[in-house]
Amino acid sequence: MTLMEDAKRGIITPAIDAVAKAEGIDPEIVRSCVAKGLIAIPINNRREIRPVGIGKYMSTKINANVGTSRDCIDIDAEIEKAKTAEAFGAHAVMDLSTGGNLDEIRTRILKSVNIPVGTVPIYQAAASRKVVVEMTSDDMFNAVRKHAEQGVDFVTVHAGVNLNSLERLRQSERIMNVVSRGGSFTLAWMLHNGEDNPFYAEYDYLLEIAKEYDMTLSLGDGMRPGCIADASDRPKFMEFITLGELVKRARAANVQTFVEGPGHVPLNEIELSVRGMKELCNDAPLYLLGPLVTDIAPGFDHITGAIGGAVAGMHGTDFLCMVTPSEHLALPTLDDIKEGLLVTKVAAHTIDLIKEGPRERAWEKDLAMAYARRDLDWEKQFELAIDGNRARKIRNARKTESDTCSMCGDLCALKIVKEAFDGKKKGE
Ligand SMILES: C[C@H]1O[C@@H](n2cnc3c(N)ncnc32)[C@H](O)[C@@H]1O
Ligand SMILES: Cc1ncc(COP(=O)(O)O)c(N)n1
Ligand code: MET
Ligand code: SF4
Ligand SMILES: [Zn+2]
Repeated sequence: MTLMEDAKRGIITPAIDAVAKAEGIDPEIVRSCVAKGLIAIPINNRREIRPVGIGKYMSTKINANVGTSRDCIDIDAEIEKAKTAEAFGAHAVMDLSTGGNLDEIRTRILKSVNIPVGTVPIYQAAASRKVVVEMTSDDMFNAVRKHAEQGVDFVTVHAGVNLNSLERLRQSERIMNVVSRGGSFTLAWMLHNGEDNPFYAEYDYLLEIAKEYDMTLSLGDGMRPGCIADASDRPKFMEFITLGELVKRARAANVQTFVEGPGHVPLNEIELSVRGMKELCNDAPLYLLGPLVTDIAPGFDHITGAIGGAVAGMHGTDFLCMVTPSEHLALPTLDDIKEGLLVTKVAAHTIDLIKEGPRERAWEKDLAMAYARRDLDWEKQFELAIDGNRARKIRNARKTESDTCSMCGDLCALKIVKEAFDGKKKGE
């Protein structure tokens, strides 16, 4: 029996209960949202981890991507990244490895963290042949099954990259065409073999495997726009339409899903993207990479992604895939992962301040910081800060004699006004 099946039957499972406790909300609400597919709790039935709720009323979650590439194969380093990501507050880790012994890396990552682990099985299917287009449909499904057997909690499947979206892509004037790695494998395979994407054509089979292991499907955004000029076009919306249909079929089969979203999108088109996706995908939880709001800031794409993520949050984002400063440039280092994660945490918190569910708890944190700042209570400020160590280091880098900070010294506005009121102000 899958978690969704239990939820539909009215059962509050231990995972549902744990999520409700962690979020501070009524387990019955979580149960009902899981039953409708509005909240996903990705846990493979072979794995014991801390359950994480993604979706309606849930605090905004963050995923950290790790893994080798063909150019950089250092398994220990990737394990270290996964562990550090968890320690720094990631709620999920994706192993996106494409180089070295993929089974070994995956097994070790699954053992190293106590949070959901996601993978992209088509990366392994493609690696099993000399050229990508030579992989067979069996290779693809076998990879999914193997990952499921190993305990992977959620898999990205680019099932919306089908003949329909391919046709829209052909007719479009896209500059970057397909920038999704899994999407590109699928597209090349379809063109070479003259057939539809097996994950789309045999989606029911995919659902069977997912159901057996209670593995969540992350419906991949293979047609995501790779540059600002390509945002909001037909290939993208065609994919959303398909993904919405696939969400419905997964729900009917009691398989949990969430939907991945784009990509590179200018600020004023983010609302259209997010609302469109939520509408077309029946309010499935939304998992966003960025969106990155400009193309010209390599080195700062953790920031372009955080800006886009925050704006997307105003319209309903549930799960942020962190972007690192090395996006578009290189495989991230451990430091890149830390930096990307912290910046993504900032974006997630700005969303929580306005999201129904986590709002009250998020406000408590900001209120506490406001009081600590007013009272010039530096230790408290460091304690409340997203990265207290960084805050302390910056304060201490400039010498200050007083209890203020070196920005204004004695001319501290807070201090001057406090003394002017002489304790006779409401709220103190
Ligand atoms: C889809 C996103 O996944 C990230 N990505 C892809 N492969 C890896 C990897 N091995 N390690 C970390 N991040 C990766 C990139 O940031 C890309 O934009
Ligand atoms: C949020 C997110 N994370 C990972 C992937 C997989 O990457 P790709 O689509 O490039 O294979 C994705 N599509 N979206
Ligand atoms: C597959 S790596 C390239 C990803 C690209 N930066 C994007 O925006 O989606
Ligand atoms: S440019 Fe770099 S990040 Fe982008 S798809 Fe190619 S290898 Fe991947
Ligand atoms: Zn990009």
